[in-house]
Amino acid sequence: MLEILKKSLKKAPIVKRGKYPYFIHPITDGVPAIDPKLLDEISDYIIEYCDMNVDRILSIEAMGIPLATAISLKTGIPFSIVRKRQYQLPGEIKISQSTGYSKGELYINGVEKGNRILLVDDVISTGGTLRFLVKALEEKSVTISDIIVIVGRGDGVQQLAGQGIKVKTLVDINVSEDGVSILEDTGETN
Ligand SMILES: O=P(O)(O)OC[C@H]1O[C@H](OP(=O)(O)OP(=O)(O)O)[C@H](O)[C@@H]1O
Ligand SMILES: Nc1nc2[nH]cnc2c(=O)[nH]1
Repeated sequence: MLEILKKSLKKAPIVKRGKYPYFIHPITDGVPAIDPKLLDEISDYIIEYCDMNVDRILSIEAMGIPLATAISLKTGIPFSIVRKRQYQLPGEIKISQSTGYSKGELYINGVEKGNRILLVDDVISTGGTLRFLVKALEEKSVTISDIIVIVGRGDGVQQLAGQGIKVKTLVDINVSEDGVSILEDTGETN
């Protein structure tokens, strides 16, 4: 299961961003090209294993966009993107984003109080991005049916579980300067 994803992750090159070993993969970077068969495999899996009884798919710029697009096309469910750009629309929510290698702001638009959403992202590492996002959505009384992330690395999933936030991953990996290895059967949905 998820053989195209696992095979491609094992080939992912590593670059250093400061001290952080950063893997590069089509799903997390759009580099090299995204094979439609990979996107097909991933979106089929998500649709089968997640609660799709939702009003909206919500994902995060940039690399949540192809995932949300693929799921939306297969299900007919509309999607919104949490952007790195401010729009100053009424009700816009600003949150901080902090990853292992960057800091910035994210802006939530396009979800309403009482909406039921599926939250999708490409990778979780420290869990910082999802922690702030989930808190902001809960404060807005948005119901999250599932949080699904393609690749889990680091202890982000465990950190969030300790705070009562359940994140499902398709594949969990270990990243070192030498490359990516797959941690078999540790993903929440595996
Ligand atoms: O668990 P964390 O440590 O918070 O890291 C995860 C975040 O890192 C990536 O975002 P990035 O800002 O690199 O966005 P991109 O999609 O534009 O590459 C990814 O899309 C997650 O949102
Ligand atoms: N592509 C990519 N995105 C990330 N987001 C958090 N960590 C990583 C990483 O190692 N690679």
